[in-house]
Amino acid sequence: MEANNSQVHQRIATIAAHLNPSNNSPTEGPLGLERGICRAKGGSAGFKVAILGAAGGIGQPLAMLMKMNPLVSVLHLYDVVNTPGVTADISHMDTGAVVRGFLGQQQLEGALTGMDLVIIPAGVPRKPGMTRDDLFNINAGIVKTLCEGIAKCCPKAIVNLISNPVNSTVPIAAEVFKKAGTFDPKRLLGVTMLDVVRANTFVAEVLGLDPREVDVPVVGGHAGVTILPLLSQVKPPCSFTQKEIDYLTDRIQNGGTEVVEAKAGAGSATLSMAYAAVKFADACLRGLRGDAGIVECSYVASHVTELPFFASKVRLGRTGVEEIHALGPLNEYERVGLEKAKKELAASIQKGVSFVNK
Ligand SMILES: NC(=O)C1=CN([C@@H]2O[C@H](COP(=O)(O)OP(=O)(O)OC[C@H]3O[C@@H](n4cnc5c(N)ncnc54)[C@H](O)[C@@H]3O)[C@@H](O)[C@H]2O)C=CC1
Ligand SMILES: O=C([O-])CC(=O)C(=O)O
Repeated sequence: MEANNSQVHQRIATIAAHLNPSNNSPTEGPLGLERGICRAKGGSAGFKVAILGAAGGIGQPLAMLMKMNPLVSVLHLYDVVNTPGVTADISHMDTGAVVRGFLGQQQLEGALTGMDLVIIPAGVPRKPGMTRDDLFNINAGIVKTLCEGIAKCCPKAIVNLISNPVNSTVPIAAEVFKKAGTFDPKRLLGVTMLDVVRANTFVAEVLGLDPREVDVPVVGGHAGVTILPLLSQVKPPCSFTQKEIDYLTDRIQNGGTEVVEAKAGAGSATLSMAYAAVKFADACLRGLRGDAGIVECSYVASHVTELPFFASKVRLGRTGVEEIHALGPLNEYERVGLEKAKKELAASIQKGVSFVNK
Protein backbone atom coordinates (compact mmCIF):
# COMPACT_ATOMS: atom_id res chain seq x y z
CA MET A 1 0.00 0.00 0.00
CA GLU A 2 1.34 3.47 -0.85
CA ALA A 3 2.12 5.92 1.94
CA ASN A 4 -0.22 8.91 2.26
CA ASN A 5 1.03 12.49 1.86
CA SER A 6 1.71 13.18 5.49
CA GLN A 7 3.64 9.92 5.87
CA VAL A 8 5.75 10.84 2.83
CA HIS A 9 6.47 14.30 4.25
CA GLN A 10 7.40 12.78 7.57
CA ARG A 11 9.82 10.37 5.88
CA ILE A 12 11.47 13.18 3.92
CA ALA A 13 11.76 15.41 6.99
CA THR A 14 13.31 12.61 9.02
CA ILE A 15 15.81 11.71 6.30
CA ALA A 16 16.74 15.38 5.80
CA ALA A 17 17.25 15.85 9.53
CA HIS A 18 19.52 12.84 9.79
CA LEU A 19 21.57 13.63 6.69
CA ASN A 20 22.08 17.23 7.82
CA PRO A 21 25.69 17.65 8.93
CA SER A 22 24.69 20.11 11.65
CA ASN A 23 22.57 17.45 13.31
CA ASN A 24 24.31 15.91 16.30
CA SER A 25 22.84 12.45 15.84
CA PRO A 26 24.36 9.85 13.53
CA THR A 27 23.53 10.16 9.83
CA GLU A 28 21.75 6.85 9.56
CA GLY A 29 20.33 5.20 6.48
CA PRO A 30 16.57 4.68 6.19
CA LEU A 31 16.64 1.44 8.18
CA GLY A 32 17.99 3.23 11.24
CA LEU A 33 15.83 6.30 10.63
CA GLU A 34 12.57 4.50 10.82
CA ARG A 35 13.07 2.20 13.73
CA GLY A 36 9.54 3.07 14.79
CA ILE A 37 7.94 1.68 11.64
CA CYS A 38 10.53 -0.89 10.46
CA ARG A 39 10.49 -4.38 11.93
CA ALA A 40 14.16 -4.98 11.14
CA LYS A 41 16.40 -4.24 14.09
CA GLY A 42 19.73 -5.17 12.57
CA GLY A 43 22.90 -6.09 14.38
CA SER A 44 21.54 -9.20 16.07
CA ALA A 45 24.47 -11.46 15.13
CA GLY A 46 27.90 -10.75 13.73
CA PHE A 47 30.47 -8.11 14.51
CA LYS A 48 30.28 -4.35 14.85
CA VAL A 49 32.90 -2.57 12.78
CA ALA A 50 33.81 1.14 12.54
CA ILE A 51 35.82 2.75 9.74
CA LEU A 52 37.48 6.07 10.69
CA GLY A 53 38.28 8.05 7.54
CA ALA A 54 35.42 6.31 5.74
CA ALA A 55 34.83 9.01 3.11
CA GLY A 56 38.39 8.90 1.74
CA GLY A 57 40.05 7.17 -1.18
CA ILE A 58 40.58 3.99 0.86
CA GLY A 59 37.61 4.50 3.16
CA GLN A 60 34.90 4.39 0.49
CA PRO A 61 35.81 1.12 -1.26
CA LEU A 62 36.71 -0.33 2.15
CA ALA A 63 33.25 0.58 3.43
CA MET A 64 31.66 -1.00 0.36
CA LEU A 65 33.62 -4.23 0.78
CA MET A 66 32.94 -4.42 4.52
CA LYS A 67 29.22 -3.97 3.81
CA MET A 68 29.54 -7.13 1.68
CA ASN A 69 31.20 -9.13 4.49
CA PRO A 70 28.68 -11.54 6.05
CA LEU A 71 30.55 -11.44 9.37
CA VAL A 72 29.64 -7.76 9.82
CA SER A 73 26.26 -6.90 11.34
CA VAL A 74 26.78 -3.19 12.03
CA LEU A 75 29.04 -0.85 10.05
CA HIS A 76 29.78 2.64 11.39
CA LEU A 77 31.26 5.12 8.90
CA TYR A 78 33.06 8.07 10.50
CA ASP A 79 34.85 10.97 8.83
CA VAL A 80 35.20 14.72 9.22
CA VAL A 81 33.58 15.24 5.78
CA ASN A 82 31.05 13.62 3.42
CA THR A 83 29.80 10.69 5.52
CA PRO A 84 26.09 11.47 4.91
CA GLY A 85 26.50 10.82 1.18
CA VAL A 86 28.74 7.79 1.49
CA THR A 87 26.43 6.31 4.15
CA ALA A 88 23.24 6.90 2.15
CA ASP A 89 24.88 5.32 -0.90
CA ILE A 90 26.30 2.23 0.81
CA SER A 91 23.21 1.68 2.97
CA HIS A 92 21.21 0.80 -0.17
CA MET A 93 23.29 -2.35 -0.79
CA ASP A 94 21.13 -5.41 -0.10
CA THR A 95 23.59 -7.11 2.23
CA GLY A 96 23.14 -7.85 5.94
CA ALA A 97 25.13 -5.13 7.70
CA VAL A 98 23.26 -2.10 9.03
CA VAL A 99 25.17 1.07 8.09
CA ARG A 100 25.27 4.27 10.14
CA GLY A 101 27.18 7.45 9.34
CA PHE A 102 28.91 9.78 11.80
CA LEU A 103 30.23 13.21 10.90
CA GLY A 104 32.81 15.26 12.77
CA GLN A 105 34.51 15.08 16.14
CA GLN A 106 31.29 15.51 18.13
CA GLN A 107 30.01 12.22 16.69
CA LEU A 108 33.21 10.20 17.24
CA GLU A 109 31.91 8.76 20.50
CA GLY A 110 28.73 7.47 18.83
CA ALA A 111 30.79 5.98 16.01
CA LEU A 112 33.03 4.04 18.41
CA THR A 113 30.79 2.90 21.23
CA GLY A 114 30.22 -0.86 21.19
CA MET A 115 32.59 -1.62 18.30
CA ASP A 116 34.44 -4.96 18.04
CA LEU A 117 36.82 -3.82 15.29
CA VAL A 118 37.97 -0.31 14.36
CA ILE A 119 39.74 0.21 11.02
CA ILE A 120 41.64 3.50 10.62
CA PRO A 121 42.46 4.82 7.13
CA ALA A 122 42.14 8.50 8.25
CA GLY A 123 44.83 10.95 7.22
CA VAL A 124 46.60 12.48 4.27
CA PRO A 125 48.21 10.39 1.51
CA ARG A 126 51.56 10.95 -0.25
CA LYS A 127 52.23 12.97 -3.38
CA PRO A 128 55.16 12.24 -5.73
CA GLY A 129 58.53 13.04 -4.12
CA MET A 130 57.30 12.51 -0.56
CA THR A 131 58.23 9.70 1.84
CA ARG A 132 55.65 8.18 4.16
CA ASP A 133 57.48 9.90 7.03
CA ASP A 134 56.67 13.26 5.41
CA LEU A 135 53.03 12.54 6.42
CA PHE A 136 53.95 12.32 10.10
CA ASN A 137 53.29 15.96 10.99
CA ILE A 138 49.63 15.78 9.95
CA ASN A 139 48.74 12.13 10.49
CA ALA A 140 50.34 11.71 13.93
CA GLY A 141 47.84 14.15 15.48
CA ILE A 142 44.88 12.59 13.66
CA VAL A 143 45.79 9.08 14.84
CA LYS A 144 46.39 10.31 18.40
CA THR A 145 42.95 11.93 18.62
CA LEU A 146 41.16 8.92 17.13
CA CYS A 147 42.97 6.52 19.49
CA GLU A 148 42.02 8.68 22.49
CA GLY A 149 38.43 8.14 21.37
CA ILE A 150 38.96 4.38 21.10
CA ALA A 151 40.53 4.25 24.59
CA LYS A 152 37.45 6.01 25.95
CA CYS A 153 34.62 4.37 23.99
CA CYS A 154 35.70 0.87 22.93
CA PRO A 155 38.93 -0.04 24.76
CA LYS A 156 38.44 -3.75 24.02
CA ALA A 157 38.11 -3.31 20.24
CA ILE A 158 40.65 -4.74 17.83
CA VAL A 159 42.34 -1.83 16.00
CA ASN A 160 43.57 -2.14 12.39
CA LEU A 161 45.78 0.90 11.75
CA ILE A 162 46.33 1.87 8.09
CA SER A 163 47.28 5.58 8.35
CA ASN A 164 50.88 6.31 7.39
CA PRO A 165 53.60 6.30 8.45
CA VAL A 166 52.49 2.96 9.96
CA ASN A 167 55.99 2.43 11.43
CA SER A 168 55.30 5.46 13.69
CA THR A 169 51.49 5.59 13.95
CA VAL A 170 51.28 2.14 15.61
CA PRO A 171 53.73 3.23 18.37
CA ILE A 172 51.67 6.45 18.72
CA ALA A 173 48.50 4.40 19.21
CA ALA A 174 50.25 2.17 21.75
CA GLU A 175 51.44 5.19 23.77
CA VAL A 176 47.95 6.72 23.76
CA PHE A 177 46.46 3.44 25.00
CA LYS A 178 49.20 3.06 27.64
CA LYS A 179 48.46 6.56 28.96
CA ALA A 180 44.76 5.69 29.14
CA GLY A 181 45.56 2.37 30.87
CA THR A 182 43.89 0.37 28.09
CA PHE A 183 46.87 -0.92 26.06
CA ASP A 184 46.52 -4.54 25.04
CA PRO A 185 49.31 -5.45 22.57
CA LYS A 186 47.16 -8.29 21.21
CA ARG A 187 44.55 -5.82 19.96
CA LEU A 188 46.66 -3.26 18.10
CA LEU A 189 47.63 -4.28 14.57
CA GLY A 190 49.40 -2.19 11.92
CA VAL A 191 48.11 -3.15 8.47
CA THR A 192 50.99 -4.34 6.25
CA MET A 193 48.78 -6.65 4.21
CA LEU A 194 49.23 -4.61 1.03
CA ASP A 195 52.94 -5.51 1.06
CA VAL A 196 51.98 -9.20 1.17
CA VAL A 197 49.32 -8.74 -1.54
CA ARG A 198 51.88 -7.02 -3.79
CA ALA A 199 54.58 -9.58 -3.02
CA ASN A 200 52.22 -12.46 -3.88
CA THR A 201 51.28 -10.72 -7.15
CA PHE A 202 54.82 -9.86 -8.27
CA VAL A 203 56.28 -13.25 -7.29
CA ALA A 204 53.43 -15.05 -9.10
CA GLU A 205 54.19 -12.98 -12.22
CA VAL A 206 57.86 -13.98 -12.14
CA LEU A 207 57.10 -17.65 -11.49
CA GLY A 208 54.17 -17.86 -13.91
CA LEU A 209 51.79 -18.95 -11.10
CA ASP A 210 48.30 -17.94 -9.98
CA PRO A 211 48.83 -15.28 -7.23
CA ARG A 212 46.17 -17.01 -5.12
CA GLU A 213 48.52 -20.00 -4.80
CA VAL A 214 51.49 -17.93 -3.66
CA ASP A 215 52.32 -16.95 -0.07
CA VAL A 216 55.21 -14.54 0.55
CA PRO A 217 56.00 -13.56 4.15
CA VAL A 218 56.82 -9.83 4.35
CA VAL A 219 58.34 -8.72 7.67
CA GLY A 220 59.82 -5.58 9.25
CA GLY A 221 57.64 -2.52 8.71
CA HIS A 222 55.78 -0.56 6.06
CA ALA A 223 58.15 1.90 4.36
CA GLY A 224 61.00 1.42 1.88
CA VAL A 225 63.81 -0.75 3.22
CA THR A 226 61.77 -1.69 6.29
CA ILE A 227 59.54 -3.76 3.96
CA LEU A 228 61.45 -7.04 3.93
CA PRO A 229 60.09 -9.83 1.73
CA LEU A 230 61.42 -13.25 2.75
CA LEU A 231 61.78 -14.75 -0.70
CA SER A 232 63.60 -17.77 0.73
CA GLN A 233 60.35 -18.74 2.49
CA VAL A 234 57.92 -18.42 -0.42
CA LYS A 235 55.22 -21.06 -0.68
CA PRO A 236 55.06 -23.12 -2.81
CA PRO A 237 58.84 -23.70 -2.37
CA CYS A 238 60.76 -22.24 -5.31
CA SER A 239 64.10 -20.71 -6.18
CA PHE A 240 65.02 -17.38 -7.77
CA THR A 241 68.04 -16.08 -9.63
CA GLN A 242 69.90 -13.18 -7.95
CA LYS A 243 68.53 -10.89 -10.68
CA GLU A 244 64.98 -11.96 -9.84
CA ILE A 245 65.61 -11.43 -6.11
CA ASP A 246 66.94 -7.90 -6.71
CA TYR A 247 64.01 -7.06 -9.01
CA LEU A 248 61.35 -8.49 -6.66
CA THR A 249 62.79 -6.95 -3.49
CA ASP A 250 62.99 -3.52 -5.12
CA ARG A 251 59.48 -3.74 -6.61
CA ILE A 252 57.87 -4.92 -3.35
CA GLN A 253 59.68 -2.26 -1.29
CA ASN A 254 58.68 0.47 -3.73
CA GLY A 255 55.19 -0.72 -4.72
CA GLY A 256 53.59 2.22 -2.90
CA THR A 257 55.82 4.72 -4.68
CA GLU A 258 55.01 3.06 -8.03
CA VAL A 259 51.32 3.87 -7.43
CA VAL A 260 51.99 7.38 -6.05
CA GLU A 261 53.98 8.25 -9.18
CA ALA A 262 51.40 6.73 -11.54
CA LYS A 263 48.63 8.73 -9.81
CA ALA A 264 50.78 11.85 -10.33
CA GLY A 265 49.51 13.92 -7.41
CA ALA A 266 46.07 12.34 -7.04
CA GLY A 267 47.03 10.28 -3.99
CA SER A 268 48.37 6.80 -3.28
CA ALA A 269 47.04 3.25 -3.44
CA THR A 270 43.36 3.16 -2.52
CA LEU A 271 41.67 0.26 -4.34
CA SER A 272 44.37 -2.37 -3.75
CA MET A 273 44.65 -1.01 -0.19
CA ALA A 274 40.91 -1.37 0.42
CA TYR A 275 41.14 -4.94 -0.90
CA ALA A 276 44.12 -5.66 1.40
CA ALA A 277 42.42 -4.00 4.39
CA VAL A 278 39.28 -6.10 3.93
CA LYS A 279 41.32 -9.28 3.56
CA PHE A 280 43.07 -8.42 6.83
CA ALA A 281 39.92 -7.28 8.68
CA ASP A 282 38.15 -10.46 7.60
CA ALA A 283 41.04 -12.52 9.03
CA CYS A 284 40.71 -10.60 12.33
CA LEU A 285 36.94 -11.21 12.44
CA ARG A 286 37.35 -14.92 11.68
CA GLY A 287 39.89 -15.04 14.51
CA LEU A 288 37.44 -13.30 16.86
CA ARG A 289 34.79 -15.84 15.84
CA GLY A 290 37.15 -18.61 16.94
CA ASP A 291 38.28 -20.01 13.59
CA ALA A 292 41.54 -21.93 13.93
CA GLY A 293 44.83 -21.48 12.07
CA ILE A 294 44.47 -17.89 10.86
CA VAL A 295 47.92 -16.49 10.19
CA GLU A 296 48.69 -13.14 8.53
CA CYS A 297 51.57 -10.66 8.55
CA SER A 298 51.07 -7.56 10.71
CA TYR A 299 53.11 -4.83 12.41
CA VAL A 300 52.59 -5.38 16.14
CA ALA A 301 54.21 -5.01 19.56
CA SER A 302 56.68 -7.84 19.32
CA HIS A 303 59.65 -9.70 20.78
CA VAL A 304 60.89 -11.34 17.56
CA THR A 305 63.68 -8.75 17.39
CA GLU A 306 65.09 -6.32 19.95
CA LEU A 307 62.69 -3.64 18.62
CA PRO A 308 59.40 -3.03 20.46
CA PHE A 309 57.38 -3.22 17.20
CA PHE A 310 57.96 -5.44 14.19
CA ALA A 311 55.91 -6.96 11.37
CA SER A 312 55.90 -10.72 11.05
CA LYS A 313 53.44 -13.57 10.75
CA VAL A 314 50.94 -13.58 13.62
CA ARG A 315 48.20 -16.03 14.54
CA LEU A 316 44.83 -14.36 15.03
CA GLY A 317 42.26 -15.63 17.50
CA ARG A 318 39.46 -14.69 19.88
CA THR A 319 41.64 -12.17 21.73
CA GLY A 320 43.45 -10.73 18.71
CA VAL A 321 47.13 -11.59 18.20
CA GLU A 322 47.49 -14.93 20.00
CA GLU A 323 50.95 -15.89 18.77
CA ILE A 324 53.80 -14.10 17.02
CA HIS A 325 55.79 -16.37 14.74
CA ALA A 326 59.60 -16.25 14.73
CA LEU A 327 61.19 -15.04 11.51
CA GLY A 328 62.48 -18.49 10.58
CA PRO A 329 65.79 -19.14 8.80
CA LEU A 330 67.03 -16.12 6.80
CA ASN A 331 69.65 -16.22 4.06
CA GLU A 332 72.57 -13.77 3.94
CA TYR A 333 70.70 -11.35 1.61
CA GLU A 334 67.76 -11.24 4.03
CA ARG A 335 70.02 -10.85 7.09
CA VAL A 336 71.61 -7.76 5.51
CA GLY A 337 68.13 -6.45 4.66
CA LEU A 338 66.98 -7.08 8.23
CA GLU A 339 69.79 -4.95 9.70
CA LYS A 340 68.91 -2.05 7.37
CA ALA A 341 65.21 -2.41 8.20
CA LYS A 342 65.83 -2.42 11.96
CA LYS A 343 67.94 0.75 11.82
CA GLU A 344 65.20 2.75 10.10
CA LEU A 345 62.43 1.15 12.16
CA ALA A 346 64.12 2.05 15.45
CA ALA A 347 64.10 5.75 14.50
CA SER A 348 60.48 5.67 13.30
CA ILE A 349 59.31 3.94 16.48
CA GLN A 350 61.15 6.44 18.67
CA LYS A 351 59.62 9.33 16.71
CA GLY A 352 56.12 7.99 17.37
CA VAL A 353 56.75 7.38 21.07
CA SER A 354 58.25 10.87 21.55
CA PHE A 355 55.30 12.50 19.80
CA VAL A 356 52.90 11.31 22.50
CA ASN A 357 55.26 11.85 25.44
CA LYS A 358 56.70 15.22 24.40
N1 LIG B 1 49.04 0.86 5.44
C1 LIG B 1 49.07 0.87 4.13
O1 LIG B 1 49.48 -0.11 3.49
C2 LIG B 1 48.59 2.06 3.38
C3 LIG B 1 48.32 3.23 4.02
N2 LIG B 1 47.84 4.32 3.34
C4 LIG B 1 47.57 5.53 4.10
O2 LIG B 1 46.17 5.63 4.38
C5 LIG B 1 45.84 7.00 4.64
C6 LIG B 1 44.58 7.39 3.88
O3 LIG B 1 44.80 7.36 2.49
P1 LIG B 1 43.63 7.79 1.45
O4 LIG B 1 42.35 7.15 1.84
O5 LIG B 1 44.17 7.60 0.11
O6 LIG B 1 43.54 9.35 1.77
P2 LIG B 1 42.30 10.32 1.50
O7 LIG B 1 42.78 11.72 1.69
O8 LIG B 1 41.64 9.98 0.22
O9 LIG B 1 41.28 9.95 2.66
C7 LIG B 1 41.57 10.19 4.00
C8 LIG B 1 40.29 10.48 4.71
O10 LIG B 1 40.61 10.73 6.08
C9 LIG B 1 39.73 11.74 6.52
N3 LIG B 1 40.23 12.39 7.73
C10 LIG B 1 41.15 13.39 7.85
N4 LIG B 1 41.26 13.73 9.14
C11 LIG B 1 40.41 12.94 9.84
C12 LIG B 1 40.07 12.84 11.20
N5 LIG B 1 40.64 13.62 12.13
N6 LIG B 1 39.14 11.93 11.56
C13 LIG B 1 38.57 11.13 10.63
N7 LIG B 1 38.84 11.20 9.32
C14 LIG B 1 39.75 12.10 8.93
C15 LIG B 1 39.63 12.69 5.34
O11 LIG B 1 38.49 13.53 5.46
C16 LIG B 1 39.54 11.72 4.19
O12 LIG B 1 38.19 11.41 3.88
C17 LIG B 1 47.08 7.80 4.24
O13 LIG B 1 47.80 8.15 5.39
C18 LIG B 1 47.88 6.82 3.40
O14 LIG B 1 49.24 7.11 3.39
C19 LIG B 1 47.58 4.26 2.00
C20 LIG B 1 47.83 3.09 1.31
C21 LIG B 1 48.39 1.93 1.93
O1 LIG C 1 52.87 4.50 -0.66
C1 LIG C 1 52.05 5.12 0.03
O2 LIG C 1 52.19 6.29 0.42
C2 LIG C 1 50.80 4.40 0.45
C3 LIG C 1 51.19 3.09 0.98
O3 LIG C 1 51.56 2.95 2.12
C4 LIG C 1 51.30 1.98 0.04
O4 LIG C 1 50.75 2.04 -1.07
O5 LIG C 1 51.94 0.98 0.40
